[in-house]
Amino acid sequence: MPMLSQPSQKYKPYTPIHLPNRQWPSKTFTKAPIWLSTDLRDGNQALVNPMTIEQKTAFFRELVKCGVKQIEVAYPSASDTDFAFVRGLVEKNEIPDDVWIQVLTPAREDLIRRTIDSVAGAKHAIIHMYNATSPTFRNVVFRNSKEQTLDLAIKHTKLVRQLTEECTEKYGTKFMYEYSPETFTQTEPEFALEVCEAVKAAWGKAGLGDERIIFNLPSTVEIGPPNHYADQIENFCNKISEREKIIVSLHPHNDRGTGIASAELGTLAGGERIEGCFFGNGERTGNVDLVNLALNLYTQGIPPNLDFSDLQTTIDVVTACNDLPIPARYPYAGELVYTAFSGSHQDAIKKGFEAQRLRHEECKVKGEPMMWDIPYLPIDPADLGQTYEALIRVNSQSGKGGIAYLLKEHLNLDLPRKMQVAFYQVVQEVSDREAREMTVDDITSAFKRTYHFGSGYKGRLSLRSFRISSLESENPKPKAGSDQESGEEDDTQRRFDGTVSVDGVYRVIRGKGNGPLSALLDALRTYLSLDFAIREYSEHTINNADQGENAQAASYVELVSATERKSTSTRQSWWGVGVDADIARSGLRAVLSAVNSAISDGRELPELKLSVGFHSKSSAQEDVASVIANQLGLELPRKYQAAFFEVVQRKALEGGAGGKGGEISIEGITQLFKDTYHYQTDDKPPTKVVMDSFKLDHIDNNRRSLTGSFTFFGGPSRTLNGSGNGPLSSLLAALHSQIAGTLTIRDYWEHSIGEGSEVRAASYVCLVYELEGGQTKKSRSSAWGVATDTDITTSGVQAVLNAVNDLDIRCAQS
Ligand SMILES: CC(=O)SCCNC(=O)CCNC(=O)[C@H](O)C(C)(C)COP(=O)(O)OP(=O)(O)OC[C@H]1O[C@@H](n2cnc3c(N)ncnc32)[C@H](O)[C@@H]1OP(=O)(O)O
Ligand SMILES: CC(C)C(=O)C(=O)O
Repeated sequence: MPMLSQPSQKYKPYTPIHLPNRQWPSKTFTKAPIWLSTDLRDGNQALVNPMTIEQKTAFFRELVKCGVKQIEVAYPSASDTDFAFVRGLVEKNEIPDDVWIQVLTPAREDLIRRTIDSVAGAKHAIIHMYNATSPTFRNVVFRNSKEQTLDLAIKHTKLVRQLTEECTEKYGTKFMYEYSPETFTQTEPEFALEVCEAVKAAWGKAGLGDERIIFNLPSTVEIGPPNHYADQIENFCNKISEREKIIVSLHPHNDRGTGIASAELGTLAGGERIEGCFFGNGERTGNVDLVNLALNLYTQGIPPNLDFSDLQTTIDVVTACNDLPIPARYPYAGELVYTAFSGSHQDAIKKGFEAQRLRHEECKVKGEPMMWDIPYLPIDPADLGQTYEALIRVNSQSGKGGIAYLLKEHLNLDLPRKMQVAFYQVVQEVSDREAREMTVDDITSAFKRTYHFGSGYKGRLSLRSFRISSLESENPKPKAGSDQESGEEDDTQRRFDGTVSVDGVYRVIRGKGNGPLSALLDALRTYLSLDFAIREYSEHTINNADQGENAQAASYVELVSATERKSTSTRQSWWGVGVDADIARSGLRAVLSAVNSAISDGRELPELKLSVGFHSKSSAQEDVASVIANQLGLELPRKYQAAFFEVVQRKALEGGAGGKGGEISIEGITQLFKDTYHYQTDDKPPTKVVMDSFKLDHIDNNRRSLTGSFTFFGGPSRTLNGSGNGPLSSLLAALHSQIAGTLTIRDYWEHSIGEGSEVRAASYVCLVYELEGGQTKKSRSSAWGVATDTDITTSGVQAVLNAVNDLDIRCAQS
């Protein structure tokens, strides 16, 4: 049958109440009502499978945990399960002293008797009796006149009084009495009042406080809008006698979907107590949801007297007991209610959090409350034990703001606006193409892939080691539009000396610029024909203190092709990101990250000519250093490179190291290095000073002491001790006890070789030896030493000893 064009031919509208001076519209909320959970009764009776005793027990405990003080636990005369459950609560002392259990009974003697039996021995119990009072129920269900309806209520109220008094006498149980004129909202208002007055008289002992009688005024079926319910409640409150001896209780159902509104307006109209269920279970469309009501109050700044700090556990318990899911859009508890997919919502939330953080910092200083004010989020999910994880989820409806928010949350990266736009296009392209949500994992992986960020996402170029040093100022102050944008502000020239891995081959490169970044760009231009300029640079610190880590710097760089740098119409640019505890390194990483994006087209880069190690006409210091880096993994400091280059040049001239015609092969260079610096030459150990073992002790925070077993020029082994502010100065102090003259460290450098459990330390030392020559002048010589070891102290100590063995040292007594 289709819907009617004239529904008035079938359905009656509600009859408005004449209440000309209604007060409730101008009232406001000031405090929480008394909450009565009827999950275990009205909720339970509506389930396909009513709860088992175990389920009811778990639910009861959860209600108690959340702070509910009045709990309708059963309709004990309905089933043995319900009766046994109530007895179990009483006998097993499950009911806290400040909690009242409530039980429902119809107005029937046998059922009232059984109901009261069920609670005998409880400390506090509310007997709740009901009978329907509306015309339809009188005429159709009970076939009763008004008088008979009154009689039914009066007679059984008197019985409840008699039986509860006997029970109190016998078991000490303290009772309250609740009466419900069922179908109150469909009952003539004057008749509902008449019944309640009669019940109050029959009860005969309504008093104050816990002696008050509860009149529960249900919208058994929600038949009108919430303002009508509020009118009915206010009318009842105005007219009932001895108002102070009554608790007016509301019991809204949700047939029109306005149960919450009915409860709230009914409260403004005089209701002091609300009966409902968690998440709105109950007959048909359910009872009013107490969680929703309580949290509505909470977001008005009113303590709800219920605690949902662990809302997820509450959801889990309730759904497991009811076997009913909570819809994804359900207020406060739905899976999606703290999630924004759409770009403008995400953008507003992100900005809201940023602004709130600053506002809260100010409030903290001023000692003012830190008020919540985030667009689209009426409540802080954290208050309910929820994380911010699901706040922003990304699909094709999302914008840059949401993606940036997720990167901030999950990678601690606060992308500059233009980079947000650039990365948004990457994400948008995938989510549009695949027509699906992009998870946090999808987004962070795409980010790492795009910007070659983090281990496992290396690009074609990666930074191994580097040194930034200052040069004398060659240029006047930088002009507007120069590398000032990149944070390289002063006019001191910087030099970059470093080793980068280029398509898996180590390259030693160097360059100069106004700062570290332009020096690196200069090196890339010189050695790899990569000619880029910085268009935008920004950085921020990442404070990881809460994760027990030191602060790090994040740098962002936008590169353009150097030839297009000044062009305002430059279209193509590449963004890069770098993070490191060292700000210079994070900037350098960002530059390489952007370069990696630029060369991801697979373009060829000038190769290192490894076919020949050294050619006197064409090889430079960096080529020889690159050979050592690739063959031995050693990234020599620049002065060491220069020293070894001289050795190589000399050997080439002499035709040594297997070289001929001014050329030395890669193998020849490698062997020459090993022989020159006693590196990995176990068959030719040094002979001047040998240390068999050593140990290092801490004297105090600043000083160390080294004790070792040494032999000098093949003599007997002797134990020496020296102290200094580190292992190397301690070693020198120990050596000074045996040798004439003074050893000082002029240069020290270290880096790691390999990764993970294979990692080793490489140390480089330039040692200076000064010797007074009696009549003659003071002599001064220097030597480099290198060593590697799994232990960084051992590699440093060994590097010093290797350098010592290259010097013409004299023993003190000779
Ligand atoms: C709005 C509400 O939620 S009210 C609570 C509803 N909850 C329940 O009904 C769950 C528990 N109920 C039950 O287990 C059963 O209905 C019982 C044990 C109470 C009664 O069972 P039965 O005796 O088999 O009766 P039945 O279930 O058919 O109930 C209807 C009878 O109760 C009468 N009745 C209905 N409500 C009431 C009441 N509040 N007071 C007295 N009698 C009532 C009806 O008029 C009808 O009487 P009739 O048999 O003389 O025509
Ligand atoms: C027993 C009463 C209060 C009831 O559940 C209702 O009217 O919905």
